[in-house]
Amino acid sequence: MSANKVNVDLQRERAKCDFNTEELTNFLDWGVKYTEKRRNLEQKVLSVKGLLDDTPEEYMSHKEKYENSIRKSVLFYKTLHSMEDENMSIDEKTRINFRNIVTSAVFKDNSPLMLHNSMFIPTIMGQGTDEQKAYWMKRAKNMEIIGTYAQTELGHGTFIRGLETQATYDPDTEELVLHSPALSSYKWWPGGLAHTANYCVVMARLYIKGKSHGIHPFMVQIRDEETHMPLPGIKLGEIGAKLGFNTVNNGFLGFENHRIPRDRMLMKNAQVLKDGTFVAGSNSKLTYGTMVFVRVIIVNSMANMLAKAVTIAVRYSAIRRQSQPKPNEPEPQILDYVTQQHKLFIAIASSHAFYINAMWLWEIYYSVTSQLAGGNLDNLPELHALACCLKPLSTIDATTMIEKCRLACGGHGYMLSANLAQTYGLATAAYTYEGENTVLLLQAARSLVKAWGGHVKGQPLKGTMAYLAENPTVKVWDGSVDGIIQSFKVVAIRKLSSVVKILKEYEKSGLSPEDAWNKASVFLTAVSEAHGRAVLLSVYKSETDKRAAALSPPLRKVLLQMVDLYVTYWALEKVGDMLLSYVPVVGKRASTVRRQFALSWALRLDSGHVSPIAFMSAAAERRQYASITERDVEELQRRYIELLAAIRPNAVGLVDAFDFRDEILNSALGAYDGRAYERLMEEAMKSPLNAEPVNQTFHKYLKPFMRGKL
Ligand SMILES: CCCCCCCCCCCCCCCCCCCCCC(=O)SCCNC(=O)CCNC(=O)[C@H](O)C(C)(C)COP(=O)(O)OP(=O)(O)OC[C@H]1O[C@@H](n2cnc3c(N)ncnc32)[C@H](O)[C@@H]1OP(=O)(O)O
Ligand SMILES: Cc1cc2nc3c(=O)[nH]c(=O)nc-3n(C[C@H](O)[C@H](O)[C@H](O)COP(=O)(O)OP(=O)(O)OC[C@H]3O[C@@H](n4cnc5c(N)ncnc54)[C@H](O)[C@@H]3O)c2cc1C
Repeated sequence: MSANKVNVDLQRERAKCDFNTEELTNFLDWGVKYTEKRRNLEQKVLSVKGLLDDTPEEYMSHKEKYENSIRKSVLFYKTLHSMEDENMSIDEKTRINFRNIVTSAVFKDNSPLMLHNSMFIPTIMGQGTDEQKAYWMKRAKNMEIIGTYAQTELGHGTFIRGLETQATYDPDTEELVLHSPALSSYKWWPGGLAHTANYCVVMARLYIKGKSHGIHPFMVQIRDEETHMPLPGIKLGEIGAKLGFNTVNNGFLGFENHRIPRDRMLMKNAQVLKDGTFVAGSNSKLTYGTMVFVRVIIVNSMANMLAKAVTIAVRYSAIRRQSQPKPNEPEPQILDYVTQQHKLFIAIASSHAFYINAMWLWEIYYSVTSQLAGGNLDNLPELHALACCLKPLSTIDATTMIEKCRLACGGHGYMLSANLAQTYGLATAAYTYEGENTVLLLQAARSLVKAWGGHVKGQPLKGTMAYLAENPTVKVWDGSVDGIIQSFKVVAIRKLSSVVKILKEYEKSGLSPEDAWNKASVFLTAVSEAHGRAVLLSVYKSETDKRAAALSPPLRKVLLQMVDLYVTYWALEKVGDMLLSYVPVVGKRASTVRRQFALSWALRLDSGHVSPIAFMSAAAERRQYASITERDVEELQRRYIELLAAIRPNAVGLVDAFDFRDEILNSALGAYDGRAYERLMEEAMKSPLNAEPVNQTFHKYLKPFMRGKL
């Protein structure tokens, strides 16, 4: 893009950015090498002819959209396969994949093959025996077969143990008979199931000799490999139009006594022997492994979606001018309104927080799955609990903030050509899929309550739950970043101990444990949220500190400002909770601590971090209580506003550093050149209604109606 074609406001913004955006891109990509690899991949994919739509998808019919997305999927995956490097380690693959969203340039509403890669292949890997893996992986990776993950049914999504699809073992023929006993047992939702996949992993209840042995995965062929017709005993179809995911070809599936060979049960964890003997796995929850994997990668996916939305909204806010607060002066860029900065800068910080947490969580996932391979299940509960906190929090925050980005673009944000509505549609789907958020928070609460019970009995708490054993009664509010993170931990401890007390009270009053749990469930989800927030905040801070040491001082400063903004924002959002985190500390001690902190803040502020004004007042204070006060809140508010001001000159640089090509942003408002009005008009002209000056309905309906002849 030649500089003279770039909107002048954006040029100015880029000129005043005081850090090296390329260095930040490398930081987000986890190294220069990965930036290069990602860009090469994008370049290769995006130069394939026919991958990008000439006609916007929204003007196509439902059927055309599907057919177009299949056409593109074939081109897309062919290109990706041609680039695959078998020698690459999983670590390298992850780092590239975590920031590779070239898919979204090609599929605005996702691909019908997405489940093949994100769940079908991972399930074969995680649930198949070595022999099964050798056979099925080869076919799946070469795309000789296309698969999906069929778990959810019309009647049950959340409650996996309630799934009704039956897989009954017939020892005479050594076959499994798949059957859907009721409409509610029809599989409903799996991506690509309707017309795309010819195989799928079906999660079904295993029966042997009339006895149920729980839910297990079965590899089932659903369509003929030649004709693609559904096989006998299989009913297939599409579930219809949705808020988003309209090119994913989500389907339904019913079985009428459909037979498959015994070895189609994926038997890494549990087995059915030829004679019908059932061999249970070491932990029935290992069957849920693919879901844990996807919950982990969703955190990263939310970072990408949010980064995309905020890139669009910040660039647009830099070129959009509106209102005239000062007479005789030009209308300001809307990015100069502090309310606008409040809407947007937290989204930048949250993307950073999610990228960093996602990579951290992935490393835990990877280490736990390696332990599982060696038969060590010790850390599985903690991984499950973490995924059950971070998947919901990242999807809740991303969804809320993407919608804020849309609103921050005013009327134009409502246009599909802005690509904010579709991004919201994709993000909000993740609120529900892979475990509905409330349900997952309650799962995490179950682990937290259990851990607390163990702690009370003197058992040590491990890993990310270790802090729960800390004694919260000695903390003093100091307003520092570390202090606030500590407060979030204390809040989690307080909420957890309180809910355990409440549960006991409910049970004492005669409620069953289940009813007590339900009655306390609003507080239980709050406990998980508090724990999840403590994890998000502390991992973001500690990992940034760790990695920032190797960065240039200007970038380090910016990254720490973002951490500071994130922590301050959440302290203010949760200011009521902050009251929970501190206990009275009388007299001298409280004020001495305060003074020390005020001094350290003043020193820090001298380096230009934030305005010193906010903290000097604290030094002079004499108070009897160390709990957060009105004054502390005012200080936080001032600091927050100072941070917005400090970040403002770098705002465009910060979003440029996400390094999304225009094809990936796919937005009239967010393109690099900032020519939003020209692009809005170009997009408007693509409306089929603009192809003719007068639409036939004028003569057919309007005119007779207006002349009173209808
Ligand atoms: C090279 C690598 C590169 C990688 C990088 C690649 C990057 C690429 C990036 C690309 C971006 C793409 C983004 C993704 C797109 C994906 C699209 C997906 C589309 C959507 C697909 C779907 O949507 S697919 C269906 C998902 N459907 C659910 O998600 C059901 C939720 N429902 C449950 O999950 C269970 O129903 C629920 C509630 C737990 C209760 O299960 P339940 O009733 O059986 O169990 P209970 O509650 O009784 O709990 C009994 C005990 O089990 C423990 N436990 C429970 N679960 C456990 C577990 N998983 N692990 C361990 N332990 C577990 C628990 O902690 C208890 O432990 P304890 O007894 O000690 O307390
Ligand atoms: C876009 C999209 C793609 C999907 N793709 C797939 C796929 O490829 N394969 C597949 O198998 N599935 C897929 N699903 C299904 C998805 O996994 C389920 O919809 C999800 O797990 C939620 O289950 P549910 O629909 O049964 O919700 P429900 O459990 O019925 O939730 C309804 C409400 O009840 C509440 N609730 C339910 N149980 C409890 C409880 N125990 N305690 C408190 N509250 C409760 C929930 O919080 C929610 O508010 C997809 C879904 C979507 C939206």
